[in-house]
Order: sequence, then C-alpha cells, then structure tokens
Amino acid sequence: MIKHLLKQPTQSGLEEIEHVKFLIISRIAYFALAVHALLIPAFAHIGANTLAIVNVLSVFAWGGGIFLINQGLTSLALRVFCLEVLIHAVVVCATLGLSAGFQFYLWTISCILMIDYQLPLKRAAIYSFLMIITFALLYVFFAEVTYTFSYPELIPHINVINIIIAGLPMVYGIGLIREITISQRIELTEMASRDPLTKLYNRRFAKKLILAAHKKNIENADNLSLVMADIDHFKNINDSYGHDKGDTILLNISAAIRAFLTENDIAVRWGGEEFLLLLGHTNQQQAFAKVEALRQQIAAIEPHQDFPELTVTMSFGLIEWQPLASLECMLQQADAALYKSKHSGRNKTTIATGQSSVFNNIDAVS
Ligand SMILES: Nc1nc2c(ncn2[C@@H]2O[C@H](COP(=O)(O)OP(=O)(O)OP(=O)(O)O)[C@@H](O)[C@H]2O)c(=O)[nH]1
Repeated sequence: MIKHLLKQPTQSGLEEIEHVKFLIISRIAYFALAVHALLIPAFAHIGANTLAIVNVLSVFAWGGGIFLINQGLTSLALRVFCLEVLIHAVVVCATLGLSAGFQFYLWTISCILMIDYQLPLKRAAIYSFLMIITFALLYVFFAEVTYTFSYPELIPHINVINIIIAGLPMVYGIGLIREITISQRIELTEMASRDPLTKLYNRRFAKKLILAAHKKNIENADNLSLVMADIDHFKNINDSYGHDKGDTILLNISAAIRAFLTENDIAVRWGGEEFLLLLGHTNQQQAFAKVEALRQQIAAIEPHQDFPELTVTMSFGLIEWQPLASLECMLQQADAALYKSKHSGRNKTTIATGQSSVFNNIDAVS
C-alpha cells in the first residue's frame, strides 16, 4: 500500500515524501469530514447539543482544509486540521469526560506535526510537545467529568474505536517513513556505486565487488579473468565530432558491454574512456574468445548515420587472475597487455600471461 504510493526513485526525497503525505492527508481529510458530519446528528441525538455545534464547525474546518489541499497548500491544511483536533478534543473531553477516548487524537496530531517538513524542526517539536502537555492536562482538569448523556453502555466501545482510529495514522506514518528511508538508502547506494553517464559501476565502488568476487572464486577454486578495455583514439573522436558525440559513443559502448555480461560478470567504468571487466567462471582462453566477440561487436556499431566515416574500435588486455596475486598486480598486467594492443595497431585483444604474449585479432592476422 505504502509502496504503491511511492513515486519513481528519481524524485528527490523531500518531494517524494511531500507527494505521499499529500495523498495520505487528503484521504484522512475526506474520512474525517465524513465522520464529523455523522457525529452531528449523533451528538444531537444523545442531547450533547454543544458538541453537535462543535462538529458543524469541524465539518467546515475539514472542508476548508480539503480546499486548501486542492490549492496545493497541504502544510497550511495540516495546521488547520491540527487546530481542529486540538479544540475538538478539549471540548469533547470537557463535555463527555475522558472515558470516550477522544483525547488520544492529540497523540496523532503530535506525530503528524513532526512530519510537517515546512515547519522548522524546533517549532514542530514545540507544537508537538504542547499537544502532549494538553493531553496530560486533560487528565488533570477533566478526570472527574462523568458521562451524563444517553447510551452510556456504548462509551467503552467508543473508547476502543477512538483508540484504534487515533493509533492507525501513527503506525501508518511510521511505516511510511520506514519505506521512504529504505527506498532512499537504496537510491543513495545506487548513486554512490554507479557512474552517472554510463550507469556502469564506478571505480571506487567496484573495487569492493571485485575483491569479494575474487575471494569467492578462491573459495570455489574457480576461474576468473580480468579485462582492461580502452576506446581507440577517443581524443580525436571528441576533437573531430564534439564531446556530446563522444558521450553518445560511451553510452553505445556501455550498452554493448552490458548486453555482453552474464550474471557472473562485473563491468566498471574505470576511467574516462577506459573500462574494466571481470569475467566469472572464465579462464584465459574463454575470456579471449568472449572479448574478441565483444571487440568485433563494438567495431560493428554504427555511431551515427550522419557520420558514416566514423568507426569506433576498442583495444583490450586480459589476464586470468592467479589466485594468490593481488588486484593491483593483476591490473598492472592487464594494463600492460592493453598497452601492447594499443601499440601493435589498436582494435586488438592481448592476453597477458607471465610474459604478456600478444594475440592479434582475426582481421589483423588474416
Ligand atoms: N566525451 C567524453 N570524453 C571523455 C570523457 N571522459 C574522458 N574523455 C576523453 O577521452 C579522451 C582520452 O584521450 P587519450 O587518453 O589521449 O586517449 P585516446 O585519444 O583514446 O588514445 P588511445 O587510448 O591511445 O587510443 C580525452 O580527450 C578525454 O577528454 C567523457 O565522459 N566524455
């Protein structure tokens, strides 16, 4: 229910909270309006005419509040509602006594005031605390007031109903805050772990993932290969076609990389035009075959119909992770292999074994 109310995670946190609050408050407002309207004949029927009149005023207050909500003045509406509940609780308790349980609504508005983000925290806390003080004072001043109207046998039931209705928004509100907090935490983690342009993992976050994958591979005695990849002559592309075109190429390449990944692989935007791929369950020869397929696929991407002469290629260097070697050592070797690919003509894949042997691509060999 709460999840259903939450909007897309792209919305800023406070906006999202305000939106959800708006929906909840409008629902509560319509419900309260209906209840107060029903209480008018009920109070008139038991002979509590003052309360019937107070409820007429309450209906106006809730109706006015709904009008304010529809005008986008939710926070002001909230304050009108709080004032109405305060006055209502005091008048009803003074007339019927505390046994009917109308005082518990003061706890509800005390909580609602605390989630009114347009109120500064200090002021919200003071108002909220005043509601609690009022609640306590009702027990001081009206503890002796006894119910003298019709249907006294209904009072214990009304008490239970009031406690439940007053308690529900508090539970609901806390549940809502919990869901929003979790969804924002997930969103923040995503933002902190991803590169904003390509949405691949960023370097800082990926190191943890890579080390965890390596540890798991050692435990399972499995193969793991590490690939450094770099777009060829990217500076020239930027200089000739513009930075925006360069960004589009980065996006196309990231999409190709993402499509190529299996669930055991990790792709990272390692630097500007440099990517790191971690291929799980993959030995050196398998990694070479996979990377060659990716390299050819990238070379076949048509960057734009307006620039038929523009071809984008990538160079790769790969190494199978030796179980006892450090990440830094493996990165150095993969980097050295990439360097070889670059310096032997680019658009190539090089395997770094201990002595960094070079495998040219099929086109280059033939
Ligand atoms: N459009 C765009 N360009 C970027 C981005 N990040 C880095 N670059 C550019 O990538 C280029 C990298 O250039 P170099 O390191 O000289 O490498 P290169 O031109 O690809 O040459 P080789 O790697 O030797 O083939 C620089 O011009 C950077 O400005 C980015 O996010 N968007």
